[in-house]
Amino acid sequence: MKMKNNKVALVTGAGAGIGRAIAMRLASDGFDIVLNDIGEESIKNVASEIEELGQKSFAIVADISKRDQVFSMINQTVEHFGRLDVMVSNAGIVQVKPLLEITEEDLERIFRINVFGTMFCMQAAAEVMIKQNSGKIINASSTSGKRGVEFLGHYCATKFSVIGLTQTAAKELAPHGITVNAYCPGIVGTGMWEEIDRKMSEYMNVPLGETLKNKINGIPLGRIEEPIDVANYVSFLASEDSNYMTGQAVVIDGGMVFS
Ligand SMILES: NC(=O)C1=CN([C@@H]2O[C@H](COP(=O)(O)OP(=O)(O)OC[C@H]3O[C@@H](n4cnc5c(N)ncnc54)[C@H](O)[C@@H]3O)[C@@H](O)[C@H]2O)C=CC1
Ligand SMILES: CC(=O)C(C)=O
Repeated sequence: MKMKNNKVALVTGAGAGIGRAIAMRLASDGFDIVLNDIGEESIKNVASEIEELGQKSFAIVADISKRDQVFSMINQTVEHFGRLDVMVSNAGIVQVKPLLEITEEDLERIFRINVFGTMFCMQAAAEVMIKQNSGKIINASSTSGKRGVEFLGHYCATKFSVIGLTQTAAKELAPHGITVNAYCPGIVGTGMWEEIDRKMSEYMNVPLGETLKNKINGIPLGRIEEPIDVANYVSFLASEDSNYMTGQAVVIDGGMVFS
């Protein structure tokens, strides 16, 4: 039976895909949930589902690439719930492009969201958690943060960066009772992979679905990763069972990448 734990978790990019699954899983674990995304409708829907589970929810539209919006989001969270125990910096974007075609604007856009956004979320959450002398920060990296992937050069660079930020924050924030870890999914069946498959089919001149099918064929556990596979691991990171773990970036990918 689910037990309320009187703790509050904030999940960015919670309107779809992995973020939605994390929000639902943490609600099942007894957390009250702050849902963030750039569009209102998606997080309102997830908020209703969370209320059906008997947990409180609070939806905040904010663009994580904007520092002032992130700090305002954290202030609103503390005003609403009085605390912040778990910060899941999940929101991110991908772009498929060969290295030689990546423009300055492409680099700026992807780094603004995936790296600057993660940094702002960590900074704003840490300010609150330092006052509480406790907290858990959980960042989205990827198997693309562990090794390079063709046509995903700038995306990979952002996900390597997230691991660097995670390790540094783990060391700086440990004296304040705050742990900082990352999760590294593989090939997850979300809108992000629909986009990758579509773009790869254009660049490689292969039928739609072919890239994804080939990737799935290479997964030792023999199936695509579901958002809940990631959420189950984030549930552990958000729980007291992970209290002695910090600075880690663990791969959950069905056995493709060992690190
Ligand atoms: N799908 C996959 O195979 C993998 C995904 N990841 C990472 O997991 C995270 C979630 O990925 P998915 O759920 O697959 O993506 P998705 O594209 O399905 O969902 C991402 C969500 O983030 C939101 N978002 C985008 N930009 C935002 C911004 N500036 N501010 C706030 N919200 C924003 C979107 O509106 C969307 O609801 C990302 O960081 C991604 O890089 C990592 C490894 C594999
Ligand atoms: C989307 C992603 O993180 C990949 C392809 O590794």
